[in-house]
Amino acid sequence: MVQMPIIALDFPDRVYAEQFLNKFQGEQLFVKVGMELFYKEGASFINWLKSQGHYIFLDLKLHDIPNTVYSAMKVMACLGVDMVNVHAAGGSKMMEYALKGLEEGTSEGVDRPKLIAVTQLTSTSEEQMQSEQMIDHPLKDSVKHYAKLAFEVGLDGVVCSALEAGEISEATNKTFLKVTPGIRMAGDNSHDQSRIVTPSDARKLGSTHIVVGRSITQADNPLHAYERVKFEWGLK
Ligand SMILES: O=C(O)c1cc(=O)[nH]c(=O)n1[C@@H]1O[C@H](COP(=O)(O)O)[C@@H](O)[C@H]1O
Repeated sequence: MVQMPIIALDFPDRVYAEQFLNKFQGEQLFVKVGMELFYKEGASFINWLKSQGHYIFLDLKLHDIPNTVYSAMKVMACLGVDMVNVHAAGGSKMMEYALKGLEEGTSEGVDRPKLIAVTQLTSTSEEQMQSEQMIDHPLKDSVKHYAKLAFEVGLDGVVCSALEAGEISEATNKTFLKVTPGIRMAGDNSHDQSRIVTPSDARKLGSTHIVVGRSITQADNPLHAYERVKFEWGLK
């Protein structure tokens, strides 16, 4: 799986998204399409991104009963994206069904999209998790627990903060994907994120992929910001 930074295309519609992508002069990117853009533009935008040669993480964070997630994943597999996700809090049976749906929906000869599970959102702090989710453990333990569940079910990896990547590697293995949002350059605004890490620290801590949104999409010069993130992440 390519290791370029994943750019979160958090835009209201394809006009904004295409204006943004035009700044990259045809460079092949790894982009993330989330709920906002997908609910607005649907599969046709995914097809267009594919026709432009971009790698795609379709971030819809499924979380429902196992059968519903199974059926949704079967349909999502037809989109031919590279990565999709669920919430680990849906449970191991839901994750198992998600994987089954994805496998059954993927055409022969085509690579199945990677399936990863969100552990604890990077916007969640330990205090919030303990008081609101009533989890009486350190946040790291909750993240590690969800990662182990996802690993045992056969998922390809998790979404977590880079702060937890090392412990997840120890509890699973090095190739298990640690896709880490909450990435900020030193001194940048953290916005609604709680567990933030710089691109270079994410590399040192063991992230396999970083997800970067506003630090690039809202920069005065997005191309320059992307180059800086890539450089810090260790890619030219
Ligand atoms: O699944 C995700 O992509 C995700 C999980 C998570 O725990 N935290 C998180 O921020 N994200 C996504 O990653 C992106 C981060 O955006 P920025 O905070 O602008 O860099 C957003 O599109 C979020 O939806």
